[in-house]
Amino acid sequence: MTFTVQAAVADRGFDVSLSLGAAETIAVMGPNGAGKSTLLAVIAGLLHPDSGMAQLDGRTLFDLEDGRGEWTAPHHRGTALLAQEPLLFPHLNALENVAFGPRSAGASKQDARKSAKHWLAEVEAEELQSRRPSELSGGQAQRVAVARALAADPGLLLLDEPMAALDIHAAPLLRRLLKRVLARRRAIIITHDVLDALMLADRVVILEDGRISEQGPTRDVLQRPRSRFAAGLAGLNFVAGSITAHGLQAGDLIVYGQHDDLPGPLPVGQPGVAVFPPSAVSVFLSQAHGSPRNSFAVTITDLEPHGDRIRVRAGEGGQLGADITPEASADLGLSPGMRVYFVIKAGAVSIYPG
Ligand SMILES: Nc1ncnc2c1ncn2[C@@H]1O[C@H](COP(=O)(O)OP(=O)(O)OP(=O)(O)O)[C@@H](O)[C@H]1O
Repeated sequence: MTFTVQAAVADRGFDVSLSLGAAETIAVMGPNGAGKSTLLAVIAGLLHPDSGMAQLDGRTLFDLEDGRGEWTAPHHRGTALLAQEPLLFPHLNALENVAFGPRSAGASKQDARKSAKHWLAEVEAEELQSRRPSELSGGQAQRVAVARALAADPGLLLLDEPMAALDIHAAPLLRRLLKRVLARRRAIIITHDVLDALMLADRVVILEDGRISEQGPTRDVLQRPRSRFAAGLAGLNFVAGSITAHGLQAGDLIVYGQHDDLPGPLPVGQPGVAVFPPSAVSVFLSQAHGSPRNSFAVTITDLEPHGDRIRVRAGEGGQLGADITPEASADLGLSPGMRVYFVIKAGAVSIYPG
């Protein structure tokens, strides 16, 4: 009982292969334009890829290999798509909206209503059954939309940022609800929120430029990110380069760090990454001496509040960050455009193959 997809869409630079176990939920994350919605559209049958193949529990969703042109219509795929907006039928009440799927699939009116009541109860929305969508809050409508998606008994649930359109009070409730309903289901959830990945998914898949750049259990990816995007999610500084005997070389930059939790020596000359938290970076106005430390000359791009600290951003695109106290920032007289030194103890830098 698996789901597999391999699909390429040339004009979007999209080429992804993915598979999911029987009750597995994955979170798909990535920058804007990375191809997350494209992935869901291909699986749901809303977009025809140029090549590839997908199967869900033995059913072929599409097979475009070797001149075959098999294509299953969206409503026969056994997938259900939950979008950012609930997209309920405005002229039907909540119960009728949820009953619509089972009814279209051939259930009797009575059975479809019974099923709809069950799924409304499952999302704690029984009392909303007679309301029309215009009489529901955003969070309530999204709960009804979840019930509607579940009532179709999909083999694969596709969720496209389901919390994105909700206010900050409604989102936690829906997140808790999804945690319960996704526990025994197969689902793909697109999200920009690392909390969703941690709470709802068994695995996170990072998409960048139409390709999977890394994937794994969410905790592992956050602890040892191998892509700049995942490092950003984990709030870590990230330098990519090649491994040397003592650290990592990235252009002119040499980063010294720790790799003692890895078995055996690091593969010298191979691609690697250096990762360190902004809280481990100190800022100096002149070159610091003392070993073993990293000292990088950088230009400040931005200063911004970050909790009770100031996040000093520097380097190209502001990709390096240092968290220092407001007092230290004031004492140093920091401002954008200034040339300073970011200093990091080698013990705070993790280096591993990338
Ligand atoms: N309807 C479309 N026609 C042509 N190209 C498109 C269309 N929709 C998206 N694209 C392109 O396909 C690529 C992937 O876009 P997609 O919407 O899948 O990304 P995304 O990861 O969902 O982004 P976001 O987080 O902004 O929603 C982008 O280069 C985008 O410009």
